Amino acid sequence: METASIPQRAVSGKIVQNVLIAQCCQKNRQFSTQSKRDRYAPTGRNLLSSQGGKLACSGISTMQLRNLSKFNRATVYCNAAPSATAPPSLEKVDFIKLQNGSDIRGVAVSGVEGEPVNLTEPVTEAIAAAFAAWLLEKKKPGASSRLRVSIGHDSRISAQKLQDAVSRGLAGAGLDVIQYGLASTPAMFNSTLTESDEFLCPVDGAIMITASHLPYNRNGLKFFTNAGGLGKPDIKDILERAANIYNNFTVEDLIDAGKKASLAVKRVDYMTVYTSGLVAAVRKASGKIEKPLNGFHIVVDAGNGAGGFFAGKVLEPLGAATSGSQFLEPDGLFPNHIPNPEDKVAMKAITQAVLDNKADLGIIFDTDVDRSAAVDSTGRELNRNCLIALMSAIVLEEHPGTTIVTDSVTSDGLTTFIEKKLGGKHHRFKRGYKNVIDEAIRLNSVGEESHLAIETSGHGALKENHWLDDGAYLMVKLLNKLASARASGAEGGSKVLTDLVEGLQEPTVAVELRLKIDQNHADLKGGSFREYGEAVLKHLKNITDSDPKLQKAPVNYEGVRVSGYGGWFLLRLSLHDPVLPLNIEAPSNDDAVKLGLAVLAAVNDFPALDTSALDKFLQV
Ligand SMILES: O=P(O)(O)OC[C@H]1O[C@H](O)[C@H](O)[C@@H](O)[C@@H]1O
Repeated sequence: METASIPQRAVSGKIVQNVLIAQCCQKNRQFSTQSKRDRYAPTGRNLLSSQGGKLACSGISTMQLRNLSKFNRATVYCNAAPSATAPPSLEKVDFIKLQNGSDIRGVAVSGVEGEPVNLTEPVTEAIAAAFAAWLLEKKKPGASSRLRVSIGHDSRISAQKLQDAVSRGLAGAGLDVIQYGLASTPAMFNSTLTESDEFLCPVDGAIMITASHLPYNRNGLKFFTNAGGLGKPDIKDILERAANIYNNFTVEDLIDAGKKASLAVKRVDYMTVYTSGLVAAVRKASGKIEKPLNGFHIVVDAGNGAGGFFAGKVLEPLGAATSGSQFLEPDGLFPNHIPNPEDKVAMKAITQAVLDNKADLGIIFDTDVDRSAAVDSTGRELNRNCLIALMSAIVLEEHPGTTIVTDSVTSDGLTTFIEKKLGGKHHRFKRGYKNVIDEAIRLNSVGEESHLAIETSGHGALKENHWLDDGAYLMVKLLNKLASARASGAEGGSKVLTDLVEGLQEPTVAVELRLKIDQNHADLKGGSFREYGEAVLKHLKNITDSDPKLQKAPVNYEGVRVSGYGGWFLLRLSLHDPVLPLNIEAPSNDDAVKLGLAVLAAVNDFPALDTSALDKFLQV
């Protein structure tokens, strides 16, 4: 296949450079079989073209990484390129195991005991090549045109080497590659929709390299086209193709891909386009005021993920003061807290920042900015059910009566709030942001109007924003409220937001306990953990059906959801893990314990289920 540079359309200074991509083969490769050795053997010399003084991290211990991080964080983040020393394993790889719902996730950095690297550079390159093949089939470009794909990444230390591998996989398949560098997941989807020759948009496909809030040694891939994020069947298809490609890699292919990548890759500062869209949205909502957030003090906590841009590129141009914002600088070792708005430590950190700085509002993102939460000026956390209530209030003002689609672990109090106070309809569906978004799209297609799909995890998507799952856009909707309140002369910091959730009943006790299924236990009798989990749920259903103190939820889409003792519980199968997550909400600890005991009575009959988390909860 011919190598070609980027098509000759209007190309401006926004394209940073033609990036020299590291070629993929390297010496010291490990060969598992003679035939593999034959295919790869000629790589006696190091074919890696360097990206200039990179720091090789792979193979060094966690402790060393920590120390490096302490003394030279920026260097570790910016330059970490384990590819220079890591011998990528060409052992047999179970590609299907890399599927995590509609994402791909794996271990990309060595050093954690019991977690061998399975998202190596060759594996990643094969996956990117498989995505290219999938995309070529979908888009069927004419003979004279080439597809182009954008690549972004979060702050993980393996980002650079995986970006290089993805670039080679795409370029080797004859696609044009546009690297955005540090980016957010929603920005990547957005790049499939943006119309701009200057920024080489729209792209035909986009890839985000991220493992969301998972530990530093993990990484993963998310894929988008202008139709949205790829779903589970597409990911399975891509992984099957990737396994094939990987098994047939030849050294010539790899060298060729490296050469093509050095010609077919451009860099573009796309985050500027994306953030200016967010800024424009707030200005529009305020009635075209240039700095509608003048006088507001808003602190951001990016948890050292990719969301630091929100302070300098969104809030400040809108006039807000952002002093006291924290952990804005990317650091893939996440030394301060897990970037996750569901995490208690993370929420405590942003709450403290709001209080210490006497700020009007706090905003927190997960690593790749598809999830978010806020904190009001009194330190009240606007996350989980409360964030859904707030977003529902905003959306229902704009679209009275609309249906709000949420995940399954939302509270009964939220239903009452949406339906009785706001006059909307609460459609409590399944866990999983893609499930929730797809359900809202489906409802609209069958004539039921829905404008918001949102999870307690902080994932949320609006119809007005192309059902793009975007934590930053959720926060923009809150900023719109502040800006328009200010424009109409209202004072009072974030009170306009807090007032919107007045009347939401929040439980005194809310816990999530994760009960693990031991997949090697004899009680599984050779069956899968899913089958075992289903059996547990069936048994629980039978027991609760015959308990007069418990009432089955009238509408429920997953697991067993039951009300009783003034509260409720839901036991369901995890989307991805051999785990049965148990959510309990109740007005008191005693009531929560009664609900927990009802579950324990049923699950005790299943020895492969580790109930220690529940036992512990019941003892306190
Ligand atoms: O089913 P669980 O193990 O609780 O995981 C559920 C979560 O999985 C992933 O992280 C998805 O991105 C989330 O949308 C979902 O809520």
